[in-house]
Amino acid sequence: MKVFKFGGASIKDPQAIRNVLHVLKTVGFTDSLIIASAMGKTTNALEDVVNSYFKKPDELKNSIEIVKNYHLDIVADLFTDKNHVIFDRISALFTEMELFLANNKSPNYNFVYDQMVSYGEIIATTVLSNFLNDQQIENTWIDARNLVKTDTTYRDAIVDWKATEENITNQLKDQKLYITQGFIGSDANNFSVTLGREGSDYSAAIFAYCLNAESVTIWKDVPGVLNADPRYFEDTVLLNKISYHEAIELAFYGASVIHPKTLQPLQRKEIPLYVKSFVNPTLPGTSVSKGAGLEPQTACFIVKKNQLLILISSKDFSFVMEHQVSDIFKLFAEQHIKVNVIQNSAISFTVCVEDKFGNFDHIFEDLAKNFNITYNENVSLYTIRHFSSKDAEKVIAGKTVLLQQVNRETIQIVTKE
Ligand SMILES: Nc1ncnc2c1ncn2[C@@H]1O[C@H](COP(=O)(O)OP(=O)(O)O)[C@@H](O)[C@H]1O
Ligand SMILES: N[C@@H](CC(=O)OP(=O)(O)O)C(=O)O
Repeated sequence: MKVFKFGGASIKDPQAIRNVLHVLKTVGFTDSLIIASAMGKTTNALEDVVNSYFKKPDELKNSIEIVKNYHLDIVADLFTDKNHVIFDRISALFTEMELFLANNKSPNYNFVYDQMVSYGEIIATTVLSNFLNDQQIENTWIDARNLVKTDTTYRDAIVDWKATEENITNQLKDQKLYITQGFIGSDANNFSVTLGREGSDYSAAIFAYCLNAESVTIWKDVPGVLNADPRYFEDTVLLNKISYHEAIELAFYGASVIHPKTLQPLQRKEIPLYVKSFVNPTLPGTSVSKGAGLEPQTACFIVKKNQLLILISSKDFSFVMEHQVSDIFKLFAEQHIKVNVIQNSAISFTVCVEDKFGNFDHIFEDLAKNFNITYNENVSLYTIRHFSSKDAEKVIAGKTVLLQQVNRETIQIVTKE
C-alpha cells in the first residue's frame, strides 16, 4: 500500500481540492491510503473557537461562524447538487461541535481543545471523500480515532503502538483507496486526542509503519525539501535525495516541511518518504531513504521564530550543578517547553526554548525562588547544517547575536532582529 499525505495547503479551497483529483489521476490511487489534514488554516480557526469558549465567550458564536462559513463556501462550490448528502453531513458535524460545548463540564483546556480541534480533520476528510466518490474515485472513509489509540496527554498524545497496529491491520485489509485523518486519534475512553500541531505527517508515518507501506508521499506547495524555507530565504536549492539521518536532523532543528516525529517509524522499516509538489506531481521532488546522504551537498538553513532565551544563574555565586540542571529540565518537560539550545558556564545556564503553550509564566515563580532569571522574548534561532563561515555571516548580517554554538556539522545562532 502507498500512503499519501495531503496537508492543509493542498486542500485549502475548491481549486486545491480539485487539484487532489488531478494528483491522484496522475500518480494512480489503487491500494492507497490518503491521510488528510484540516483545510487551510482551520486548526488555527478552531483554536480561536476554544480560546473564545474559555476566555472570550462574547466572541464564541462568531468564531464558530467563521469556521462554518469557510467550509460551507467550499462545499457549495464543489457540490452543485444542493440536495447532496454532504450538506446535511457538514451541518450535523457543526451541530455536534456546538452540542459538545453546550454540554461540556470539563475545565481542562487541553481536553476541550482536542474534542473541538479534531473536527477540522473530520470535516476535511468528509468533504474530500464525498468529492472524490462523486468524481468516480471510489474510496472508503475511515475515522482515525477508531484506529490510532493514545494516552490522555491531550494536544500532544503519545501513541499506543500495539493497540494502534492491531486496529490498523485489522481494518485496512483491502487493496482499495482509503481516506482518513491525520493529527487525530483517541484515548482509552474514546475521547478525541491530537498528536501535536502539524502532526499529520506523523500520522502518515504511523499508518505506513503499521501497514508496512511501500512508500509515503507528502504533497506540498513546494517542489520538495529545500535547503531553506523559501518564506525566509532567497535562492533556495531543492534537495534531491536525503538520508533518514539528515532528514531527522533537519526536522529536529525546525525545517517545518516534515514533522520531526515522522522519520523514526519510517526509518525503522526503511519505508521511503517522498516530498513532492502537488502543483507538479510528475516532478521527482525529494526522496528520503536509507544512506542517501545529502544530494546536492549544500548548506541547509533553518529558522525558528518566537523563541525565548532564558539565562538562569545562581543567586550566591555557587555553581549550577547537574542536579539543579536536572530539576530545571523536569520543570520544562512537565510544562511541554521544548529546549532547543543549551549553554552552561560556572554559575549560569542559558537555554533557548520554545514555549508553544505559553507555560513559562507557570514555572517562572518556581525558578525565581532559587535562581536569578533574565530572559529575552521573541528571539530567532538560526541553525545552519554543513555551514561555512560565509553562511553564518550572511545569517547574522544586521542582527544582534545573543548566543552562538558550533559543532562539526552545525552552527546555531540566537539573534534579536
Ligand atoms: N526546508 C524546507 N523546504 C521546503 N519547504 C519548507 C522548508 N522549511 C519550511 N518550509 C515551509 O513548509 C511549507 C509547507 O508546509 P506546510 O505549510 O506545513 O504544509 P501543509 O499544510 O501542506 O502540511 C512550505 O510552504 C515552506 O514555506
Ligand atoms: N491540522 C493540523 C495538523 C497538520 O499536520 O496540519 P498540516 O498538514 O496542514 O501542517 C495542524 O494544523 O496542526
